[in-house]
Amino acid sequence: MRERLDLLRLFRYAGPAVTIALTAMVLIDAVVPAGIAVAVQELVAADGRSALAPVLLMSGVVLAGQLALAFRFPVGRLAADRIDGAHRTRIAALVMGVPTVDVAERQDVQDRVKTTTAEPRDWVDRTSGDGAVSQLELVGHAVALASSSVVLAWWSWWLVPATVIPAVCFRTVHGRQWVRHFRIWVEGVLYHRRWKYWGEVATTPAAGRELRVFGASEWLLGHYTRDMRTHVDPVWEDDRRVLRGLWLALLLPLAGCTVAFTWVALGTAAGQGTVALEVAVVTAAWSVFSVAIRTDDVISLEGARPVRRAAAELERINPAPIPLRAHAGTLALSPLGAHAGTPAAPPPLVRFEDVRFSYPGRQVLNGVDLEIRPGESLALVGLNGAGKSTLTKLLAGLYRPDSGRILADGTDIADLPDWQSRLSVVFQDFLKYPLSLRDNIALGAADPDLLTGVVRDAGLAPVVSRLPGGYDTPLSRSRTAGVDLSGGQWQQVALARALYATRRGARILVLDEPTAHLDVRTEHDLFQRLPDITEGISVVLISHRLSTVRQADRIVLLDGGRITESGTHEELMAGGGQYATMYALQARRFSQGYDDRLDEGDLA
Ligand SMILES: Nc1ncnc2c1ncn2[C@@H]1O[C@H](COP(=O)(O)OP(=O)(O)OP(=O)(O)O)[C@@H](O)[C@H]1O
Repeated sequence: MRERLDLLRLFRYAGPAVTIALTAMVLIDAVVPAGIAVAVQELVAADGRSALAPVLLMSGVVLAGQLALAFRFPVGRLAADRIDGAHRTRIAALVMGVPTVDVAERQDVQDRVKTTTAEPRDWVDRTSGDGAVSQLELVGHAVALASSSVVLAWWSWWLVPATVIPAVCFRTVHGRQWVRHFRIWVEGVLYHRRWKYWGEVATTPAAGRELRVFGASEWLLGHYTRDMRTHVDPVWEDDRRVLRGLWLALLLPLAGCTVAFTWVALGTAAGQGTVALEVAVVTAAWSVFSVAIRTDDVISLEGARPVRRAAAELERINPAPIPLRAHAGTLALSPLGAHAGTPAAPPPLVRFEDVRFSYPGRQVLNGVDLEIRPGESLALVGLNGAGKSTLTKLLAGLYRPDSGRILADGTDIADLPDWQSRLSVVFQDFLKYPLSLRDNIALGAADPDLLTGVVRDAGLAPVVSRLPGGYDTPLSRSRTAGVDLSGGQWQQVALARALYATRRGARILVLDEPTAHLDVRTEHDLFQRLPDITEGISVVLISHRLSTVRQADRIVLLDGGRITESGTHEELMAGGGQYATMYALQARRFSQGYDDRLDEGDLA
């Protein structure tokens, strides 16, 4: 019952007008059979006198029924689409609303997101919207039974149980047959997907070349038929069982109707009621029968069940999703969305205190103590896999430490709800949105002055001047008039995006290998400009190219999960530790024309 109410509650996303219109159509459709019974009775009772009123009544009922039928599908589709749109937005808000990424990375969470937001692929798949509309139709069926029962009761109250109980029993039995059939189909869905796959391979030209050259057609057809039979044999067997069972089950409502019709016919002959009433009762009994055999909603409700269950489980992962408000019958972000600018404040003093962190089965940070001082540029260096990116993800609040604390001006960043808006990051694997350049940088409403400034600072101005649509050019070949950028140009876009966030209030800028795709000249120019374009904010720079980090105010080396060296370039070189060894080795390799990145083996 809770699941059914949950489905009806989804109509809050369909908007009041659509919900009222659909409910009205479902109810009109439900009472039409009873209306026809009454109109037929009036017509027969007119018996040669003026039949204008009964004819008008009959016409009205039939017309209303036909109109409801004609509009029910498109309005039902509109309601289902709105509910699905809002449902998917809510799921995105639930997952996005978790400040750390470890939850979204979980396989079970990903599986549930897929289940609950997928488009239907097979006849067994339904969406939340389909389920909600079917549940409303089920309510309509109950109203149809109730209104026809009223007409039956005009003859005698016991006609109601005599016809309705067998009809409801039939519906229950037949509905269960469908659910069983549905489950048998779903159990074999893996084989269904496989034989679909083999079918596609058999008919695509590219695969066809290989299949012919390797003489593998029979091998493929063997797989195709074996997987198909594995799936469909039990389904077909159950089809036969459903058909056999259907005949037996149909006996129930047929028996009910036969008893009722005979009783009414005998009663009328004996003068218990009029012929007009007899016709009305027979019509109402027919309506009960026709409601009983409509079991398509059972499949819709069964198909929507996994979708709703996955959604309910996702609701539990995040009690505080991004706030959404109802908008034009669906959901939208609350005003300004998640990336509203924050007033500029001085950069905080950040302290890592004995921070430890592991991924499942792998300890990465093992007691990190580190300070990021307000306004300083701090370079974080270390070998591949040392944990540099992980450290910055902890700084960004994307993971929480297993133990230890990260403090900003003395407060644990876990207790600062706006912490992420105070940070800006160029991730190593930054995203390339298939959107306009403007959207790629501003990720929302763009301030033109800020945009021009960060494009200049990121060295992107020459690229923009060559783009056919300027800032509005879509950065994807798959979009109309879209272009793609080189790896280096994309990296400049990512840098511009991060700089844009700093101009809107972020006070710590994390640059994780921000120049890995840039040519040496562009990289050199960028690092020359870096102190100016990041003035007044703290910068954490990760780079394997040690020549680029030597200008940093301070350099720290991460090794074995701890900070093992800290100081200026000159201090670390004078100390003769691992940094000095790495620097010397890189300088030598660079002078010999090699790639100057170092792997663990280079220091062995
Ligand atoms: N999401 C993850 N799940 C499991 N292990 C991970 C994950 N991300 C990183 N790791 C592992 O954690 C270790 C540290 O990775 P991290 O990316 O922080 O190192 P890094 O110092 O930034 O390396 P690089 O210099 O190559 O970018 C690596 O062994 C990596 O394989």
